[in-house]
Amino acid sequence: MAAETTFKAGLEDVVANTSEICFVDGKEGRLIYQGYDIHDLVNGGASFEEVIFLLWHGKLPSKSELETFTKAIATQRELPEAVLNFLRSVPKDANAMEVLRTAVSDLGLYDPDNGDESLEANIRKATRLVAQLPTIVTSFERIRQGLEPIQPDASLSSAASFFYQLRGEKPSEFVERAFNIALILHADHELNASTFSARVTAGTLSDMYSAITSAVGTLKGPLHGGANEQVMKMLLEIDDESKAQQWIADALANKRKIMGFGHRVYRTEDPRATHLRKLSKEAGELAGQTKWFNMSQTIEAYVKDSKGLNANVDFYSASMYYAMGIPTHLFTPIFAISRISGWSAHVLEQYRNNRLIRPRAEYVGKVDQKYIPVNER
Ligand SMILES: CC(=O)SCCNC(=O)CCNC(=O)[C@H](O)C(C)(C)COP(=O)(O)OP(=O)(O)OC[C@H]1O[C@@H](n2cnc3c(N)ncnc32)[C@H](O)[C@@H]1OP(=O)(O)O
Ligand SMILES: O=C([O-])CC(=O)C(=O)O
Repeated sequence: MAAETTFKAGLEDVVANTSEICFVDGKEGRLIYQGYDIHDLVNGGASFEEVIFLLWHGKLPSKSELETFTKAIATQRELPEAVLNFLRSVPKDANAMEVLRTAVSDLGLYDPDNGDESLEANIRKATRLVAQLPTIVTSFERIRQGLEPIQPDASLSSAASFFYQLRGEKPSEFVERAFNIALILHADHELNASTFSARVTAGTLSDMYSAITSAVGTLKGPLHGGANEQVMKMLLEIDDESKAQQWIADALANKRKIMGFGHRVYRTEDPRATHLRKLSKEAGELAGQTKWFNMSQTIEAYVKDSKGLNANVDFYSASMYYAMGIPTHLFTPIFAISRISGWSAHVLEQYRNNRLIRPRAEYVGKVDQKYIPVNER
């Protein structure tokens, strides 16, 4: 059938909506949240909470606005008992992203604002999601290890709270600072696949929890957020820096993709990788475990040289999280506990300026088939 518009595989470079939230400059390698360069946010010492406020409201919070917002997150981390019971009922070897996806959906059933679609109610829902996603991830991790979930401590930042809820101990100053930066760097990225998925769901005027459930399912895939876990699996499989180059050469010869490299939009260095490379090195040195960073550098140089591909956000986050002692299967859920900020910003924007998202497919199937009743076939 004649196409009415031009088909672009994977919607490459197709502009699907306007947005004020985030600008990805693929040519120059810049990432801007609401007009602020991520380098300035990171180097200026912004908190993750401050960046969430910025993404949602389009302006930096005043001191008192930030205090109120940080408190709203910190005091709402506890999960409803029913959701904790759900986590206790899940198979212990379940995939952590599948558990997160199902638990987010479950959580929506208990939200006190369920059914209220006002802007204020949706901001309250988004605040609870930001507060409670880390509790889902850390509680399930403890439950699967036969441990009890930890009561959240409202005096802790989002970055510190993640480690406290996971291990019952506050992280070092370095780990809190580096993790806060990682949360900022992963917060938003324009119309990436999971955010698009959230916007498609919100575009039908479905609710916030449905949109976020769609997004979590989309983030899980190894071509998107799931790549950070695959990077670590690759490093562990190679295990020896002296074997890294040959391993990558063989993988490329077999037409395999090297996880943590390449990007749909960036044609130069992913600006997030610039920070994560540095933090991975520091985290490795502090943990007395420089092997994974060194191996990552060898791989990066070889992939750049042989394929011209740059490391993306998922490459150095893997060795950084590993050096912080975080289990590999939590890397993608950690991506989600940051990206919930961007997903919800986009859902709010979609509601503000909604039109159903419904593209076309170019029909390439059969035509003019003649129906023959079943008894005559
Ligand atoms: C948070 C994020 O989502 S960041 C991305 C995380 N994903 C990954 O790291 C997975 C590995 N990377 C990839 O699969 C891709 O680069 C993607 C999915 C990120 C982008 O994909 P696309 O824009 O569709 O590019 P596509 O897959 O068509 O690649 C274009 C060419 O580069 C090659 N290429 C792209 N990425 C890689 C890679 N990581 N390793 C090897 N070759 C690659 C492809 O094989 C293809 O080569 P060809 O033209 O000779 O067939
Ligand atoms: O923008 C993309 O396609 C993927 C990405 O880097 C992200 O979601 O952070």
